[in-house]
Amino acid sequence: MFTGDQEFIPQEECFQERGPTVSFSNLHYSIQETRCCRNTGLEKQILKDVSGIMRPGMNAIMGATGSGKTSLLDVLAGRKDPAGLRQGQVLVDGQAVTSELRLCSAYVVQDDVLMGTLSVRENLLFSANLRLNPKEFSTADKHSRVNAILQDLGLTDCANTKIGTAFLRGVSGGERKRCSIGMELITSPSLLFLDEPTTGLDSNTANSIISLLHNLSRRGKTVIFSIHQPRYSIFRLFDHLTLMHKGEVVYAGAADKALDYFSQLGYQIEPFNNPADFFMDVTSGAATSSIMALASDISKNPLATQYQESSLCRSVLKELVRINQDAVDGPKGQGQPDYPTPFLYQMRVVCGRTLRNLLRNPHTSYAQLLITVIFALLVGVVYFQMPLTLPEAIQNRSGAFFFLIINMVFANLSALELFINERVIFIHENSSGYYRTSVYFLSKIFADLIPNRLIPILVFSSITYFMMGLRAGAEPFLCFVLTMVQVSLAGVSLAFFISASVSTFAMANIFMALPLVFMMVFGGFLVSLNNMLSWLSWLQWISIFKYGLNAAFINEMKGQVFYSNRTIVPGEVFLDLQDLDYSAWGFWQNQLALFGIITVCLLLAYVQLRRINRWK
Ligand SMILES: Nc1ncnc2c1ncn2[C@@H]1O[C@H](COP(=O)(O)OP(=O)(O)OP(=O)(O)O)[C@@H](O)[C@H]1O
Repeated sequence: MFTGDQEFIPQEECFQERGPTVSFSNLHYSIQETRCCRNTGLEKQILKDVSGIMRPGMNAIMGATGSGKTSLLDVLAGRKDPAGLRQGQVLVDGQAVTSELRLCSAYVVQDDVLMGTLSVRENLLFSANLRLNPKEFSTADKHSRVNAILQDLGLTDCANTKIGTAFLRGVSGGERKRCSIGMELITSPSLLFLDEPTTGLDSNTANSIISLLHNLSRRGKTVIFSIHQPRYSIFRLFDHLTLMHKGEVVYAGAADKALDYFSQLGYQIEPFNNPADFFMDVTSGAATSSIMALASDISKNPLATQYQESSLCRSVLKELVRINQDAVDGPKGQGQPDYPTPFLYQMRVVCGRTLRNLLRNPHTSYAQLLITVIFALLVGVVYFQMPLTLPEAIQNRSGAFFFLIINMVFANLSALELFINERVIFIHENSSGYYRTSVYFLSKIFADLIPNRLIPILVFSSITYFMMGLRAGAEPFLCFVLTMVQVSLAGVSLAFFISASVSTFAMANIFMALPLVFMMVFGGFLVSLNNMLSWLSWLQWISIFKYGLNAAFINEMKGQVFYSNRTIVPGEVFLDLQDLDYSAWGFWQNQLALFGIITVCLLLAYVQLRRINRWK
């Protein structure tokens, strides 16, 4: 059997400063199984009685796919939903940590979460601006820290190259990954978590990433990462190895002693085989032991049982008892993170990035404006200088307004992508303490509303109003513009609400189409609201179309005169026929209702953004 103290002992002399020691004992983590979006009531255990100690240095978590590497990393980093933690605790330097650990450690996620339209330097500066306290770090300090990180990560040559998007070729995969790591190194964290930092990279790039982490660990940082099949040159840089199999630990100790441990269990590595591949063979059953019997009870994991009975495990547990006895409660957070930067400062930085992103990716804005102009000209030509003679005067105006209102609402479907496109980035940045949810929400709203919504509506209203020959005068024109703006904003805010509530564009389309169809049907144009089924009549009160049409009609008909065989017919006659209140309040109550819809939808969008599940 494996004997002796093979635990990894860090070489203190090569560390400049000591990172924290992460200890975890008896972790049991379960998730509720769901079927067809319903909780089945059954639980799936994904971590079973996992214990260990990770000290400053390179701490690798290895295992086959689905063995629980990422889950363990996430539990240690405080990123996994605490509701699933059935038992056990995680201590950092002997202090019980809450989810606040998320803010004082760094976590590099597997998928890069960088703004593709910004350069490497701009992304790093964004992180520096939001995560370094402006009272302690001047702008020059932040720039010099970014320069130092660019230098350290070997990113100087591509510092001004854009990260890249689906339409824009940017930096290479390795440079992206290094930039992701750099985003987290800005705060000089002493504890760094990385989820599979080498996945998707070629072996040389993977090597350079791990060498970089190794250098950081030699400067005193505690680096904890999950990794798949590392090559030997990578494996030999590990100080501590935790090998997982089906949610259990089958080895935790010094990486260079793992081979001895398994050889004492009767597993022999073939000459020239990579130890990391050999460990995978051992856990998967591809390698057989000459002395270990097959488990008679298949529910038992013989390797995990062996490990639990080993002196290695016993010494870890003994030390954990000592650490847990001295454990003290860590600082309790208020639930909300303490941001290093104030609200207005965050607004400035986040709005700046959103605006820059918009300017460098202007396709949506150009397309929106172009389509608006084409559509306005089309409507203007179709309803060019509408006559005042009856009956075509009323017929044309009814058709034109219906057409305009529908266009105002449906032309804004592009707003659906607002919170979907950057959902992953937002979750990562917000849960890492970059900025408040409200800052992100307001910056996105302003950056979308002004260039993509307000400017096109003003252009659209000006073209159509004068081409169609609607009621002359500054006041009716301004009221018409206001109506179009409010109708459009009501449609946009509904789209924002849906965009903040779902994670895919397809779902967003479905959820958007349904209320719009109902609102249109009950808008008063397609079905006479008086004859409607009474139990559905309440729908008219939330119809953007109804309020928009009413306001547009009142604005045009009130004070207008029509001609029928030399008879003068005032526009108010038609408003009376439709039972529309054309007093000043009658007009403004429609505007108020539209404003109410906008406010409620925006509030709901904000609430939904706050409710997005940040746990992994
Ligand atoms: N939130 C979750 N919901 C459902 N299942 C989950 C969740 N988190 C983890 N699991 C399950 O737990 C098991 C372990 O997952 P985990 O991602 O930790 O494995 P892994 O070793 O990191 O795998 P991989 O290398 O493929 O990423 C898997 O079977 C996974 O499906």
